[in-house]
Amino acid sequence: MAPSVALSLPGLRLGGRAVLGAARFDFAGGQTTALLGPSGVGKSTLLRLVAGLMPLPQGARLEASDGGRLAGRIAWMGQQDLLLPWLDLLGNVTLGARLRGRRPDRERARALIASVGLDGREAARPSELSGGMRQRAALARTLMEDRPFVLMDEPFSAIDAPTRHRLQSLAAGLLRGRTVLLVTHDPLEALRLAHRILVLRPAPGGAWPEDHPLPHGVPPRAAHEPALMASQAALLERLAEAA
Ligand SMILES: Nc1ncnc2c1ncn2[C@@H]1O[C@H](COP(=O)(O)OP(=O)(O)OP(=O)(O)O)[C@@H](O)[C@H]1O
Repeated sequence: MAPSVALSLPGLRLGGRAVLGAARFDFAGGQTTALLGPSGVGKSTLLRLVAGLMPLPQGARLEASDGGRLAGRIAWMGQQDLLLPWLDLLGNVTLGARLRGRRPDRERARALIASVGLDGREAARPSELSGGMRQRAALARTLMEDRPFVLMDEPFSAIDAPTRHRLQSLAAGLLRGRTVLLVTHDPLEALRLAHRILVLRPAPGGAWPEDHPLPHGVPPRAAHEPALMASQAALLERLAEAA
């Protein structure tokens, strides 16, 4: 089971504006925490702070429960697939190892490619794959990194609804046991995939997190469950109100 992550923030100002308020964020080990909130509230900023892509403000603390550093143990998946157009699928999935000067584990890469339903397409270039296939390739590349912490910034938002649904089910299985932060605008995605939902609510002193209750069951929850549909409506209303 992956360690948990805690981020204590004394607040964060950007461009002269209070973006995030003073808060402590606890992301449980081996679980998926979904972050939702209105556009511009600071979701990606929070993710970037955890990823080390922007400096922590003075007085902030970012810790993993095993006492180790997070740097080097994080896999990132964003809205864009960021596949390199001149590499084939296998080359893209094994890129991380080769950039680090290591010999990639091709067997594992092939198994992951198969697990995202792309077996037989190992030699295809990104331009020969559909948008949904490219996101599946990006998911395989993210998992190839085999990191305990996975940060996902709207990973499936550019994909049609049925493909997104399939990818969510796939991701829930493949991400099991990792500590995942998932930024999404999609209440259904959060309710299907998360063990915990945090809604970032804007406030004059900076946004602060609120827990949103989840229906019973483990991810991936079935979309047709009445309890999930009721939660979806409640979450949508809460997000509309927060905006
Ligand atoms: N480097 C920066 N300098 C100044 N302001 C910034 C910087 N980065 C982000 N911001 C501001 O911080 C706020 C939060 O941005 P962020 O991208 O985290 O929001 P978000 O909740 O992820 O939005 P969206 O849902 O639209 O992606 C925005 O008002 C943005 O303009």
